[in-house]
Amino acid sequence: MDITAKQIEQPTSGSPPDKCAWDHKQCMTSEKMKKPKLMEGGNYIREGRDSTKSTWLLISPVAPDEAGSLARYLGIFSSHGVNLSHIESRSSTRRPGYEFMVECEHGSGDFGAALEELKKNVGYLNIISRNYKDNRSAVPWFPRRIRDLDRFANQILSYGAELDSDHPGFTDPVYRDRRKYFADIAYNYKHGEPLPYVEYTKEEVATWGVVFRKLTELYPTHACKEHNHVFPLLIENCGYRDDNIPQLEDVSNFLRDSTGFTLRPVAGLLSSRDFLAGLAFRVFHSTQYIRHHSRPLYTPEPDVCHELLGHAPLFADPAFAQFSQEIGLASLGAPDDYIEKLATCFWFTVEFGLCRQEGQLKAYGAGLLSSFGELQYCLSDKPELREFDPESTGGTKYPITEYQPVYFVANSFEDAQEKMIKFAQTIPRDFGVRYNPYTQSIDILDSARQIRVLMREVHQEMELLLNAMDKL
Ligand SMILES: C[C@H](O)[C@H](O)[C@H]1CNc2nc(N)[nH]c(=O)c2N1
Ligand SMILES: N[C@@H](Cc1ccccc1)C(=O)O
Ligand SMILES: [Fe+2]
Repeated sequence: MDITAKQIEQPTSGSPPDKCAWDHKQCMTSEKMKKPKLMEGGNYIREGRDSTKSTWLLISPVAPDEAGSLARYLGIFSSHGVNLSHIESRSSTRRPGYEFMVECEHGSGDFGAALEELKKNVGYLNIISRNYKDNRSAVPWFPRRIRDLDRFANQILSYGAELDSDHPGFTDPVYRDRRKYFADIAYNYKHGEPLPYVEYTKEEVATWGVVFRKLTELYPTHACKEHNHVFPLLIENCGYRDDNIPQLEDVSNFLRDSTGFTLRPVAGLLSSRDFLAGLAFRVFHSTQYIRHHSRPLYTPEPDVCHELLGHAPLFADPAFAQFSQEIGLASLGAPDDYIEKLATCFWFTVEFGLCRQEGQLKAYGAGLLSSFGELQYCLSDKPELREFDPESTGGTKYPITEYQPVYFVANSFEDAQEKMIKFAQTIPRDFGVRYNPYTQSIDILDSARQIRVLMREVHQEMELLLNAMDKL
């Protein structure tokens, strides 16, 4: 009998809204939280507060044909006063028979006792919960299905409907109102819906126009070749023009056709853990509001210019899309210190990376490709340049609301990707994960049966390749 008990839990579960729900190392005072400036290790955003207040249990019975096993498990929860908010049965991929997923309401009844009793009665148990900080055998919570992203898309820190006091739009009531409108769109969005179409105001389009014209002047000389390759396609297909802010829906559809990436609206900065988890599903969380018109050439938070001009082009590149998804998959269930390193590496590559191409320095980081000011600055002689290396890069501190004092240079785009993927493979986790595009869900691989099925699939793909090869 193989009983696996892993705990994947949300850190913030059950804590009252005003109580600091960070673990100690990351704990910021409310004062610091208002001004997330220089952060350690890159985790400048708190994890979702009430994204999943509950704990998920994956359960298989001991014997495949055991009748009434679900009813028996439910009896155990009820006898210990544990409330269940969701019950699901599926055919198991691990063993013949069924598998159940139940979601327990946090703080109800004697969960520990229910668990102990359950363990004695099951063939397989995986506890997906957020209490991993109190439990050393615990695995941090992660979304298993694409619609689980609905649970944390709105868990944003610091900015959002509320703006920071040193934000350029802080004292502008019209801008604040508008931000509230965009935050509401993101809060109400559910997976599968079309991305809401937005009528941008004249002033917003004008801001976009300034950003667009300035940046497109620099791209030919400053941007990496992958960005320059995709950009004309966005002009042709998605309405990228100086007098039009492209709609997320159009860009999302274009990306879906190119690499399977899609966009989801988000009200502001997500926690690193949540943001990275989205990438595992090839989902990119995108803001939809635009920066304040008073500072078009640099803004302290991501906005639609950053997402659409900086990020979107590269997500249309198949190799980059794959790379991004790998980072996302590596992050699922990873311990906090690894999430920090991964997020910091992400920061110095995807967000602010420089690379060498044909002997010249080019920008490929989205935060550079969306800021005229920083795009010029990063290739000037002012900043310090270091060689990109995940181990050392991953431990470097950085400011998020001003130009970067240090950039990391990758020998090539591919080199950065390879190094990152190697680093990602060092992250400890006692199961494999794989994204299943048919079910749009993460398979937790921890049984011989699943591996056998996968091997058969790979085998079939080989046949297909050989067959195609014969026809060449
Ligand atoms: C993973 C890493 O922390 C990264 O900088 C993330 C953080 N959260 C984010 N959240 C949003 N909405 N957009 C982003 O680009 C990012 N970047
Ligand atoms: N500074 C970027 C936006 C950004 C902020 C924070 C993180 C990443 C990007 C810009 O002006 O476009
Ligand atoms: Fe970004």
